[in-house]
Amino acid sequence: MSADDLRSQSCGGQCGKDTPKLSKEEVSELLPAVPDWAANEERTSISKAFVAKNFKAAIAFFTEVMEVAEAEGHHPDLHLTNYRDVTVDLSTHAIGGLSKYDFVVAAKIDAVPTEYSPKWLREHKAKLAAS
Ligand SMILES: C[C@H](O)[C@H](O)[C@H]1CNC2=NC(N)=NC(=O)C2=N1
Repeated sequence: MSADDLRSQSCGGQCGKDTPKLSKEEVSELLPAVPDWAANEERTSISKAFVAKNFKAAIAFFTEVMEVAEAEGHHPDLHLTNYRDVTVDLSTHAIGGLSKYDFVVAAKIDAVPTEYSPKWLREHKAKLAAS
């Protein structure tokens, strides 16, 4: 499954208690499709953390994620600390674990413009290392 395969799918706000829960093995198979996302030990959620360029970029990112989440009817937990440290957590609340739709939404969040992406973080770290 590629990120584009995931992005071609949609939850359509249909997540409920009948939504299939992914096994640990299925989670491990899907993770490579969403680079920079990591599963917790129990494989009940996936998270991605990065440093936004500044506070405004972090809030702008949240607004973009809001649009994705509303379109999908599937909502992540969003954390903003230290003015630009962003963490996004995804799980399917209805089943207390991960479903395919968490990966669909993660792939769609990854398509949000790059100023807010880990690419910026990597460049930022490289600059700090070089200085
Ligand atoms: C009816 C509605 O679509 C559901 O309550 C949705 C809303 N957003 C949701 N978001 C997440 N992450 N998990 C859910 O189970 C969920 N359920």
